[in-house]
Amino acid sequence: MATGASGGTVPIKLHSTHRPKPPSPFLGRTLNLKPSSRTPMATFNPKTSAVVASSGGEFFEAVHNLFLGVGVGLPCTVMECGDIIYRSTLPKPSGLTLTVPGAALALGTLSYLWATPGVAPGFFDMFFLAFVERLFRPTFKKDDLVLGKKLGEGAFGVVYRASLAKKPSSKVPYQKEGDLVLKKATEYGAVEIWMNERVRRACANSCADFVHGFLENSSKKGAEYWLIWRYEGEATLYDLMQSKEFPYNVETMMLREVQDLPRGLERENRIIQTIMRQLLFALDGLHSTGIVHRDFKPQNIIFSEGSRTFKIIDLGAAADLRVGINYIPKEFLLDPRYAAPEQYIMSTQTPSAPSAPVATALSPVLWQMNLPDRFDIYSAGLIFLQMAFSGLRSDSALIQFNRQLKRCDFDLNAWRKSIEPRASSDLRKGFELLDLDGGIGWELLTSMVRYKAGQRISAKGALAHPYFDREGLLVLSLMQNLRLQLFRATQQDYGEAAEWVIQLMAKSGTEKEGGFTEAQLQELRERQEPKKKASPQRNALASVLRLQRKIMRTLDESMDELNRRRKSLWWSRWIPREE
Ligand SMILES: Nc1ncnc2c1ncn2[C@@H]1O[C@H](COP(=O)(O)OP(=O)(O)OP(=O)(O)O)[C@@H](O)[C@H]1O
Repeated sequence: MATGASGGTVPIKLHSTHRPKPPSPFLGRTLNLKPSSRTPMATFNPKTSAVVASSGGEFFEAVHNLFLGVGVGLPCTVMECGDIIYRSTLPKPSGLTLTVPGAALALGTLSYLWATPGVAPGFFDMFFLAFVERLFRPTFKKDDLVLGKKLGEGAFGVVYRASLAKKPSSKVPYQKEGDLVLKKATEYGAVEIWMNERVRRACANSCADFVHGFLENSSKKGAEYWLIWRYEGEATLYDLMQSKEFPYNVETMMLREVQDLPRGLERENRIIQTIMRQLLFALDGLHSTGIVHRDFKPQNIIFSEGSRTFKIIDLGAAADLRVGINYIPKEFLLDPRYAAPEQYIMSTQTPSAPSAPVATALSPVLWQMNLPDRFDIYSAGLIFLQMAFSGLRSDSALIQFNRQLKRCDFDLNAWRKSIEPRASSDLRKGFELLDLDGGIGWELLTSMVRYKAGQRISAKGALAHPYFDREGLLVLSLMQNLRLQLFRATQQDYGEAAEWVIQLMAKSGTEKEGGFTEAQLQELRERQEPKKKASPQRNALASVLRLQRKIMRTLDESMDELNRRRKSLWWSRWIPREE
């Protein structure tokens, strides 16, 4: 280093770093490591200030070259590092440079990975949380359990109340008799174990408290899946709704005492509102983690006596859209009384998820394209309807209602128009209840029960609906009113909106004035509403498309068949087996 004119230190350049190193003696010729006796060891040349190789020097050079040849040595011996002093004069790299496109890309990737159903949290959950949870949770075997009363029997399993066989130990919870519920399930038990474990990690409060699940092989009937939950309580929402006391019986259970208040629509509305909020909260938990229940009905909603809230049970028909488990688009497992008109949670054109990594990577796109969660929202809407209209609580009445609604093209307003003039007192009472506070209850109901899944409100959206703001107020505040207007605007049918814009433009004048001519408007209308008249080309195109769709469907179905068995295997390694 030397001091420059300005007084600062200036690096001294000793020799060029760009000097090419001599080629390795290993490249192209054999190395003779023997030193020559005739050549002196080394001579010093003052002009070049370099050590000139002599015969001894040749030996060292040969050894040096050997190291170079095999790439062994200090970094700067074997690499073209240049001179340390010279390098110090080079501008230092400033590390990562943040550019606008780079930041946008990073942000986009992060939002994609975290968008519902959550690719990134999914990986963390599957490969870390699931593993850690297994280490710390108590596990049970067949012999640990004593079966009690049968609670239910479905197509896919039998449910019993159960207790622990051994004397209670301080380490194990669920010590009281009948503290547990056991389901002996068939093949769908594997799916149910998967879903319950996922739910326990992601949104434990949404569903009944799951304890453990395993594959039990010793049964004479063949392999059975055993699923254990904490016993939540004896009443489902269905049981409670069948009572004449509904919804007051729920109020008593929630508040643990009978309320000495005058009965009436206001009070009933407040209780139903509380139940709906709990149901939507539970659904939102499931949907946010990428699970669609697909069998959401009062029979599958249990009142938890411990937490005094409603919880979801029976995840046997649920689909985990994060990784595509139990998602077979064309499979039909659903209860027709509560199923949405589309009956499938995904478009039938969507092939079944190919493999876990691909399904995971595509899940946010598929979720946004199909909005599968809205399937459960439709069912939740029907439950809301049954709670409001006592006359629709029985199975036969619900089936009849479904027929009427289908005849009205699933338009609740049209159904109301057709039914209201000749409505029974039960039905009239239901309309009155939903019409309280400017009809916000009716508004929420109609935004849940709609034909098109995309037009139905999400669970989160419904929870933010002004219906849940009332807290007993008869008049909405200014802010609540504004939110209601905003909600109404976002819930508009966009077909109507387009028509409205066209009408507005028609009134705004001629082409010269910046408006549209009648001919242009007609063209716009036709674009909105495709021509129905058939032409030979149109017919030919339609036939080609039909054929293409048929081929795709056949291919899809065969692929589904092939994939089903293979797919059902990969994740079942997560299900514990009884040792
Ligand atoms: N955690 C729980 N706590 C209390 N009772 C429960 C619990 N889980 C299930 N039950 C009771 O067991 C019954 C059957 O449960 P579940 O619906 O899961 O079984 P299933 O075999 O799928 O029946 P189905 O096919 O009829 O729906 C429920 O109706 C409920 O009464």
